Amino acid sequence: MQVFKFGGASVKDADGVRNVARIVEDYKDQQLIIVVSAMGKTTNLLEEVTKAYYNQEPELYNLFEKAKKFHEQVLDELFEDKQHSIFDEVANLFVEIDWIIEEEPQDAYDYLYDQIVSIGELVSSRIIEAYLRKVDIHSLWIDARNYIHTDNTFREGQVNWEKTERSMRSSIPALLEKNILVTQGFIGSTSENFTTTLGREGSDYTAAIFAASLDAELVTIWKDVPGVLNADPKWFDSTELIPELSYLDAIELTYYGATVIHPKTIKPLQNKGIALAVRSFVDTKNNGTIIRATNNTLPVSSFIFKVNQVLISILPKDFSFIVEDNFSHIFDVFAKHRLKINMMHNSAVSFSVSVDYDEQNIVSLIKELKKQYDVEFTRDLELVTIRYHNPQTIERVLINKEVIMQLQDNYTCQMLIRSVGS
Ligand SMILES: Nc1ncnc2c1ncn2[C@@H]1O[C@H](COP(=O)(O)OP(=O)(O)O)[C@@H](O)[C@H]1O
Ligand SMILES: N[C@@H](CC(=O)OP(=O)(O)O)C(=O)O
Repeated sequence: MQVFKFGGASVKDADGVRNVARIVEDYKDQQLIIVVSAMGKTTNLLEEVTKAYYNQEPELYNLFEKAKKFHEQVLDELFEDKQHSIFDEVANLFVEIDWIIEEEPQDAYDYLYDQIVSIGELVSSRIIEAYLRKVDIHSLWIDARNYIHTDNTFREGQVNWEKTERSMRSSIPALLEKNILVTQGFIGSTSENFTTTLGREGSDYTAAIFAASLDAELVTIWKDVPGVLNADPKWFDSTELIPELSYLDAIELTYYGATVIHPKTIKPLQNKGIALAVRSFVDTKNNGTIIRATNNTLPVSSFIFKVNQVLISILPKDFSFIVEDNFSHIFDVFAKHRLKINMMHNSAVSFSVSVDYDEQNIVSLIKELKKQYDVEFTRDLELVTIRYHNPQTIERVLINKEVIMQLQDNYTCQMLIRSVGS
């Protein structure tokens, strides 16, 4: 059995859905689970809908209309028969948002977020499955929420692996005998059947959960890039494809922020010895990258850039040393404000971290920290991580930049930098 994952970029419009069907056509007689994300930028749009609803902003209805129109247009292009049941199925899913937004918000933001944003994956999976059936591929839509069981941490559901594996193993193998299964990435449900999401970009992780629970032979993530490259082509001109990658290097690259794969994806696959292929949905003849158990190290230095970084320096008010008690308190405060630390460094009298800029969370974090510490912060920084660095690669990223903070071991060099003169 294999698992395919198609992300938002691969199904950003009707042509994307047709392309998915073309790819799947070659595998239609095999056992296959297809995990899909919301189409294009739908998740961002539904996030805006949630915010507008929560803050009772007037744009709410325009934003929601935009999401519906986008999907209606895709449906129109894909299905000539306007009586096809998919039109009603999609409309009914959006009605679930209607029901939420017709009342004033009473529930917590994170809970509402999951109930609204998850509709993106529910809609896309319905459309894709219906289209596969239309082109004579035996497929069946399944609801990932019946299989992926999480705790009640809305927006970052923690998977109950035992329960999830039990649910999947009890019914999915029989379904796979006759059909290709299409399901949603990114979503799960609590023991009370409330929808949760697994964290942004979590559909890769969903693919790994299905694969690990069902002992798949291979997971393939179909992307708009030829595979894993030694840098994000959005930031780097001359990138190189990495044909083979060890689980460890893949974990390290994604941990430091290589957004090509969600960081939680690799470990469950490594535990079961399942290989992960990253391939282009455009150039389907090429093998892309294969991530598996190998002793080979990365053939080239790899670069990971994170822009919009904020350096937060925390100093005890009495200039005493930062001790373990302070650390546990500081980490708790970061976790509470949902800020993930990208880099950290401590000295005798201060503790400094770099986090992604998120105005709302940072303001509330600093307010809380200031009760106990002096806090300084600097914005507009970039974080660059080089895996398998050497003096030339470090020099290359430092052109017109100055280093604010640097950490280095034999394999990895992390530098928080800013443009000279800024
Ligand atoms: N090392 C890397 N190799 C390849 N792509 C990368 C790398 N780091 C970041 N990316 C980015 O990941 C993008 C693909 O991931 P993503 O946009 O999340 O796709 P999807 O939403 O379809 O899953 C690429 O377009 C590329 O800009
Ligand atoms: N749609 C969700 C989940 C996801 O993984 O999407 P993508 O595969 O397009 O990165 C998100 O955008 O966060």
